[in-house]
Amino acid sequence: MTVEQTYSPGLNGVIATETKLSFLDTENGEIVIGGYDLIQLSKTHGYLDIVHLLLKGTLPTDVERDELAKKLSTSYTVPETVLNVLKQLPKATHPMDALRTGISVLAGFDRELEDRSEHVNTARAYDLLAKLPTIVASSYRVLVGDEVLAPKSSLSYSANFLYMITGKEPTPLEERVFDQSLLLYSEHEMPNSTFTARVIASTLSDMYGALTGAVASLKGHLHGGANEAVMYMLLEADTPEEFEALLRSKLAQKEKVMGFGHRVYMKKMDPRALIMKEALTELSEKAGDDRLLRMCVAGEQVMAKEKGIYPNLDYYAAPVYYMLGIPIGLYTPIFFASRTVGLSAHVMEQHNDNKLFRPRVKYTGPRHHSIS
Ligand SMILES: CC(=O)SCCNC(=O)CCNC(=O)[C@H](O)C(C)(C)COP(=O)(O)OP(=O)(O)OC[C@H]1O[C@@H](n2cnc3c(N)ncnc32)[C@H](O)[C@@H]1OP(=O)(O)O
Ligand SMILES: O=C([O-])CC(=O)C(=O)O
Repeated sequence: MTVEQTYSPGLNGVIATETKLSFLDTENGEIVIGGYDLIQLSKTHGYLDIVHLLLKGTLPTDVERDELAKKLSTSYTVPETVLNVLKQLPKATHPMDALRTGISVLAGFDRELEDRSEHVNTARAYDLLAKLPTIVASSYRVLVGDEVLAPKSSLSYSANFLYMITGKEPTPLEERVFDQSLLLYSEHEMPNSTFTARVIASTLSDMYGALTGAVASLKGHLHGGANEAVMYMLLEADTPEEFEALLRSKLAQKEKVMGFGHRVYMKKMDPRALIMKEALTELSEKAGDDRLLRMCVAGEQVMAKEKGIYPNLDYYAAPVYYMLGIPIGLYTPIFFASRTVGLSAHVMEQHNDNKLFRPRVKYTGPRHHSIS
């Protein structure tokens, strides 16, 4: 086969690697993670269970879950240098760029930086999982001039994450919904950011480098940045009717509507979006305010009718985060913090069985110019 015969724009449908971590089985509507369906797990298990599943290969026992929670909570605190560097950043810095910087700074504190063994990489992944929520919450607080809050190890992983962001200990419902969002964002086969991380890791570069590349990838609006874009779009309208009109005008101008469509699900609803829609319904009932929910449903109906395109996870995660009182600039950093487990697992898998990524091109430039 020639290089040209194998060309698929955007690598659409191309198998990039073998993995034991996850697979989107769109025919059967399953997101397979370590042999389980993520959607089923989202109804019975929590984020730390997925962390154990991805990094240890099994769902944890109660004892193992407690040990994991304890292990993470003892590493929440980040080196003072990280906070000092974040304080030097221009105030207009996007929290995703602050996060990228924070991860880079952490690399300098890793005394085993050149060690790619599974044992050291696993310990590194746990350390990153412990520290990223602190970097995400602190960077935002530093940028807007608020006091940085010390982590509370008495709270669960997710409750502490939310507390460090909002400054208020979450209710059981808020904690459960936030934890569920982290679980849904934790791992998703081979999106652009995971591919980016694996490409970087395939040069035998380290986990921090692979992750900072993945932050840049995830920031884009066609990928993780869509959750922030969805919220800004929702805030442009006040009623379902206004939101419907807004989406119709975007479609008329051939604009992409954020939070809709997906390379793999294509013309089907992302099953994770449904779980967040249910969470939004619960939060709306509790708050006695279903305006955002009604707007989202109206938007979903317009897009189905006009384009046959359905919501992805970002569409319903955005209003859920809004109702949890999370600043919009943190939606994508939170997505990244939860995806850290999936990304780390992919980096380890790449390091353990490596083949350098080096594709070819379909050349469309000039040839045979003569040098006079
Ligand atoms: C967690 C995540 O990262 S999920 C993805 C989050 N991203 C977004 O929500 C951004 C909005 N969505 C999109 O831009 C796209 O659906 C993507 C980037 C996610 C997938 O794109 P691709 O697989 O490359 O499909 P592509 O962009 O070519 O779209 C195919 C067709 O559907 C249309 N389409 C796809 N998504 C949308 C959308 N959100 N709004 C309007 N039309 C859309 C395209 O215009 C195109 O129509 P055409 O064939 O008539 O030209
Ligand atoms: O799979 C993708 O391309 C994007 C996505 O939904 C994710 O990363 O969660």
